[in-house]
Amino acid sequence: MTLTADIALESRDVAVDLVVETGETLALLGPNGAGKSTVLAALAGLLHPRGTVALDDRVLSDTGTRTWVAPHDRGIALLAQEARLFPHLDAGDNVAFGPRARGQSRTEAAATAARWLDEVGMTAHAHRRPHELSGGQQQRVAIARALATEPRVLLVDEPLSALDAEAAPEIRDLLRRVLAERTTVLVTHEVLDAALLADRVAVMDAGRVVDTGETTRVLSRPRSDFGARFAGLNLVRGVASDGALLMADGRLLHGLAESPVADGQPVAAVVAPSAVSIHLTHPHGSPRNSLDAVVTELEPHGHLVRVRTDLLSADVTPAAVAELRLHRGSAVVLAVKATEVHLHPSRPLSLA
Ligand SMILES: Nc1ncnc2c1ncn2[C@@H]1O[C@H](COP(=O)(O)OP(=O)(O)OP(=O)(O)O)[C@@H](O)[C@H]1O
Repeated sequence: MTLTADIALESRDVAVDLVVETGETLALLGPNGAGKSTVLAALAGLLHPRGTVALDDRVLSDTGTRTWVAPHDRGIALLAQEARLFPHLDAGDNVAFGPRARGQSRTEAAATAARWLDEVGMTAHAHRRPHELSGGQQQRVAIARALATEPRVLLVDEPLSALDAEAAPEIRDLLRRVLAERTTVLVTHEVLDAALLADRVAVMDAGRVVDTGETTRVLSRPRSDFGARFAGLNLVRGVASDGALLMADGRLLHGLAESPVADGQPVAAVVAPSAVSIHLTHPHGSPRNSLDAVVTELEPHGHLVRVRTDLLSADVTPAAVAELRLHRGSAVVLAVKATEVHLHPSRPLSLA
């Protein structure tokens, strides 16, 4: 299902034009008040925007033709920050609720719920009520509940923000699996969520999309001020190989895996530019990654210079830039400790 929206809400000064292709995850990033949640609410039919929203050729809302499909008939599920489970129902009945409401028999709905609880690793807790579950467990049930209705589009609003630091990586990993083939719009403040979960990113600021494109491009070469402040991270994609990341061109980046990744699985490495140093020759006898690269851009970054290369960006002092005589096209060696390289399971490369 391809989701298209060309909508405006004058009262909130929000106007966007978005396309989310079938099976793709689009992350909406931006500061507080940028309009991200407003866009989700408009897509879900909780607000009445001017303009059109359509799923393939099915028009969900169009102020021109006065078309309006009610939220529950849109085939769109909204997963909120808080799990918002029905407090009086156990996990299984929470998940079975949607399928029941869509006409499945009690037995069918129970089977659907069991399948989804298994998918999110909650089978053992099927008979617990929400207050007997941790925040992360509640969020798992909420994911199962949203997916059990077989939505054509999933809208996800800051899914990890209410979770503690320990639960967040597990839920991020679960989301990565369940979003893999789904048409999804994901609202997040977290660069890591965008890096690991989204195929494309739209950066919003003051109610408008100010940059949009493939995730790696937006995060590594942001075209908006907010994107530049927000990103500030290097993102490298590849596949796992013996605990390292193997890039398409054969270069290896050693790092620390946040969770075990099997060889051949897609991984993304996240590296802060402050952790990368620049040399003219390969340093000897150091336990660092050292990688050949070519300087593509030099730009001021606070008191430092952000040196962009064809691989990673590095923040170095102006004195170092002068000493190394760096310029566009310089051949350099990037050094970064493996402990500064964080490897995460990621989206398949074909979607990257
Ligand atoms: N219920 C509301 N009624 C009227 N205006 C609202 C309402 N909620 C948000 N707004 C306004 O709409 C604009 C967009 O807000 P929105 O909540 O969509 O931003 P956001 O990007 O989701 O921010 P956050 O990251 O803080 O959730 C802001 O100017 C905000 O003040």
